Amino acid sequence: MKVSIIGTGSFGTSLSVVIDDNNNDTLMYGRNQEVVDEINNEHTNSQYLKEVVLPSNIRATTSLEDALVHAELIVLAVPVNAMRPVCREINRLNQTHKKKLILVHIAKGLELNTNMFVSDVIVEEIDAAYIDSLSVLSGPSHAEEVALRQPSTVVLASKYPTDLRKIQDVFMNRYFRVYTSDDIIGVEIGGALKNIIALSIGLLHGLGFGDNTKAATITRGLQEITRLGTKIGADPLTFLGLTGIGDLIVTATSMHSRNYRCGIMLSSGMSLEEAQAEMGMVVEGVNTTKAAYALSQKYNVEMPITNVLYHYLFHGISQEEAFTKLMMRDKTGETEELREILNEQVER
Ligand SMILES: NC(=O)c1ccc[n+]([C@@H]2O[C@H](COP(=O)([O-])OP(=O)(O)OC[C@H]3O[C@@H](n4cnc5c(N)ncnc54)[C@H](O)[C@@H]3O)[C@@H](O)[C@H]2O)c1
Ligand SMILES: O=P(O)(O)OC[C@H](O)CO
Repeated sequence: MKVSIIGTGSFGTSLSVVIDDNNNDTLMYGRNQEVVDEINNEHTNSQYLKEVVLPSNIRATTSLEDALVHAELIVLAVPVNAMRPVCREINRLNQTHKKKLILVHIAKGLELNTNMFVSDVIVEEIDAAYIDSLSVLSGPSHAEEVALRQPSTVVLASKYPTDLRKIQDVFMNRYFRVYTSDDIIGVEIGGALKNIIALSIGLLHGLGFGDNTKAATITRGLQEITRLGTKIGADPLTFLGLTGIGDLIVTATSMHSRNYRCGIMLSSGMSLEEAQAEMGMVVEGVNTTKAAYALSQKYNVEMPITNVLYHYLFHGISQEEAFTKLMMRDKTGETEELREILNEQVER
């Protein structure tokens, strides 16, 4: 297949290796001329993936129109905050070309201010008449390891009933196993909200807290992600899978994770702005904490960790207040709140 990857950052570049290994004709679009030239001439992308040599037939361009014209399938590999402007521009260019688009996005977060899922942002920006299919690819998959062909497993979930098998073949191979799902809400919520928990655990790690506290945060974090997701209409089983607990483990326990590392930087006294600037790559957990906090209020779902991180990051509550809020909140059964939400779903 002819595939265009929109975005020459960490994950877009790592997926170019997978897609090229599967004998697809791979073109990357990036807005930075130096990065594009480096991919074309040196077959590296040293700003985002050090030590990785890319297959020499992967090409890159700074022309979004060339990428659109080339594509039978488009992989949208930009951060959440860039998804709307990029899709708007694709849609504008497509008024001339009138292509029916097969779209796969890989962004993990919620849009700031609108609190929307990425797939909904895409649908708002690209004319429905031009969308043939729209899927999300998500799961435990650090770009650094995918690019080195380390065995990884992900999930491809589609918004519309579509021929997922055809898209699966573009990505799947002996080191990149792709499962399918029709629960796009669950897959997007899991991918977005695990960043909040990873950021929290980075903070805890940096502040010197131990394994008990981290295990509690992962487990109770999954519980609150599942509560919000189920309330919004996700299948609760999705959170037991790769895009739920799987991605939570990989992000909340790894120095590859920008969210985890951002938490560590904050614990050393850096401001949010300083930590994000130092990272030089996207830290989706910051905006997603704001958006998820707003959703928890809207849907009246208890999300204590998200709530505390939100107040810690944006309203300067102290560590002591944070722990009091978490440890001394109203007494409840371990799964009581989730059960109530599940019962509501059954009654509907
Ligand atoms: N890095 C990973 O391991 C990984 C894995 C799975 C999913 N993701 C998700 O993928 C998304 C992208 O992450 P990443 O790691 O590739 O980010 P990154 O920071 O490494 O790269 C982002 C890229 O997007 C480009 N970009 C930003 N705004 C743009 C715009 N308006 N137009 C064109 N290009 C633009 C940047 O120039 C850069 O090349 C995030 O939502 C992230 O959560 C990342
Ligand atoms: O580096 P992070 O924290 O954005 O996480 C990367 C991926 O989402 C892991 O699956």
